[in-house]
This record gives sequence, structure tokens and C-alpha cells, in this order.
Amino acid sequence: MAISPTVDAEYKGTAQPGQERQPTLSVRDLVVEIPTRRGVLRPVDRVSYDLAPGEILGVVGESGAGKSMTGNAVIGLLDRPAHIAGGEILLNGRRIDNLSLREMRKIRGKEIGMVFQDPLTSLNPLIPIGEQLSETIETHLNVSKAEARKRALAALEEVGIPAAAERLDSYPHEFSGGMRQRVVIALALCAEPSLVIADEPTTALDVSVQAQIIALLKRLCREHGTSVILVTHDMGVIAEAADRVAVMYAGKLVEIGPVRDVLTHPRHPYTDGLVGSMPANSHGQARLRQIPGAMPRLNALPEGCAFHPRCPKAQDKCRHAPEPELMNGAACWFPVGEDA
Ligand SMILES: Nc1ncnc2c1ncn2[C@@H]1O[C@H](COP(=O)(O)OP(=O)(O)OP(=O)(O)O)[C@@H](O)[C@H]1O
Repeated sequence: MAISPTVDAEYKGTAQPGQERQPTLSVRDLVVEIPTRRGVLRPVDRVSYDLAPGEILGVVGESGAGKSMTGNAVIGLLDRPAHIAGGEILLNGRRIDNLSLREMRKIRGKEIGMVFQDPLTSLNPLIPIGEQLSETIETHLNVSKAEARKRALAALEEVGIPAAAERLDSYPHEFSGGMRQRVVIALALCAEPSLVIADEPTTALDVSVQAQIIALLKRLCREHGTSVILVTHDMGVIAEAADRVAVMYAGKLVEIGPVRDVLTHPRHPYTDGLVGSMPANSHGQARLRQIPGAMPRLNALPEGCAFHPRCPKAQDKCRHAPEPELMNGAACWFPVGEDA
């Protein structure tokens, strides 16, 4: 049975009748467009998903798939000329895709926390970190200066900054990359947002600290009941941290499902390729199969399914029929494991 891409089957499927919780975030048929001299590009093309309270959704795909654009659309930080050209974004049931810049600014920090690849983009280099934290807390939680400073210290302790009381007056450059990202996580969570968007939060860090930062993000969001969109090109990070995974290819959502199902039984051949190119873990055999070819440019998408030129299962239908919608979690005419 074909499932409309506007209905996220996995989310609806887990709720019992009458017990459906309002999703923290609903992205409905989201379209982001970029007008160019050679036509209009669609880096995000009718993407839909729901994010349940406390859920961690990993968004994965190769560079240029549209992962960051989707996240940036949610937080109202698309760089012009990219803009939302269709669909809806609801945060706790309230539409946020049509808010003014001023209203959106109030939501960022308070209702949506952000963790980017480079911690320095989130931190002001000229202000001690304790002050940055307490200012955010004071503004968003309406508490006194003294109370905000107390909570800033608690936030730093929570993210594992050693001797936190002495570090309140340190500047961002006085921390290592990993410690700085811990501070950013404290900043993202200090106003108790219901959603955190973490875009490649560990990509710029030493491999040795990447796992610690992912574990920290996961633990804190679990403890606070915060939902997370975790954008990454790394399936290993998804396996480590996410509850569900959304796979993007050339602006489209091509597969979505619980992480364990998608990793053990990927249905879209692109997901299968991504899983096959993961380095082996301690239980697996060496895999590291690369997907041949490269993702097409948005101004040169092939006819039919955008993945067909790289797909080992491609048939005539894939080359000519309109791109398939999500069916049982995968947008593919001939999913892996189902004989044509
Ligand atoms: N101003 C622009 N003009 C034309 N194309 C653009 C512009 N900005 C972004 N794009 C294209 O939009 C697409 C989506 O980019 P996006 O950053 O969301 O991808 P991504 O999956 O997050 O990749 P990465 O991991 O490299 O950040 C890319 O193909 C990119 O080249």
C-alpha cells in the first residue's frame, strides 16, 4: 500500500489509538527553492516527517543531499536566496514557517537549541562563556541575574567541564574543540528547548572526542526529554545515537524508519549503499563498499528516480516513471529484499 509522503507511518504506527502524542516537530511537504539564472533549484523537495517528544531523528546522506537546508528551514536560517516555497513546519502544534524574523528569533534559543559543526559559530569570542550562558538563561527563562549564574554553572557541570566554577570567566578560545562543543551543548540546552538541531556536531572534532560528544548529546537530551534532529553524513553516528533515521538523496527523503531496522534491512538501494560503506564495527566484517558515481547536481537531475544512474537494481521504470513516493518507508520501485 502506498503511504502518502505527508504521513509518517513509523511515527503514527507506534502510537496506540487515543494515545497519540502531539509531535514536537512536524515537517509537512517542505519545499526549499533557490532561484538561479538557469532556473529554480529544489534542494529540499517535499520532505515530510514527524519527530516525537524525546526522539532523536538522524538525517543522513552525502554532501549536498539537502540535510542542512532542511534543518536550516526549521530554524528559519536559510541563506538568501534559498527560501521556503511550500509545505508547513509545526513546532508543538504551532506553525513556525511563516513567522516574522523577530518572532523566529524568539523561538531560536528558547524553543529550539542549535549545535553546529563549528562551536565558534555559536559562541561570541569576546564574552566569557559563563556570561553567554547566564545571559541566555536570564533572557529565556526570566530569572534573576544571580539565579542565571547559578544555573549557568550547573549547565557547565552537567556537560562535564572540569572545574566549571573557575571556567565561568574563561573565553571560548581558552577551551579545546571538544570542550568548546560541550559549552555549545550547554548553551543549546540551557533554556530547556523542546527541540535541538545538531548539524554535524562532531565533524570538526578529533576522532577521539567525537564519540564522547555524541554520547553526551544523547544522554542530556534523553534526561531533558528533548527531541533532536541530528544531521550527519556518518552512518556510524546514526547507529550510535538516533532512534530513527531519515535518508536524503538529491533533496528528497528516500527512506525513513527505526535505526535498527534500516541498518539491518535497508530497503532503498541508496541506504543499502550507505550501510555497506560503513566501516566494520566490532561485530561486523569489513564492508567499506563504496557507492559508485556521485550525486547529481540539482540543475542536472536525471529523469525518473534521481538515484537510478548509480543504482545496481535500476530498471526501465526507474529511468522513466516519475520518482516514486515513500512506500512502506522507502521511495523505491524495487526495494532491496523484494524481488521485482
Ligand atoms: N546559493 C546556492 N545556489 C545554488 N545551489 C545551492 C546554494 N546553496 C546551496 N545550494 C545547493 O543546495 C544543496 C543542498 O545543500 P545542503 O547544504 O543542504 O546539503 P547537505 O546535505 O547538508 O550537505 P553538506 O553535508 O555538504 O552540508 C546542495 O546541492 C548545494 O550545492
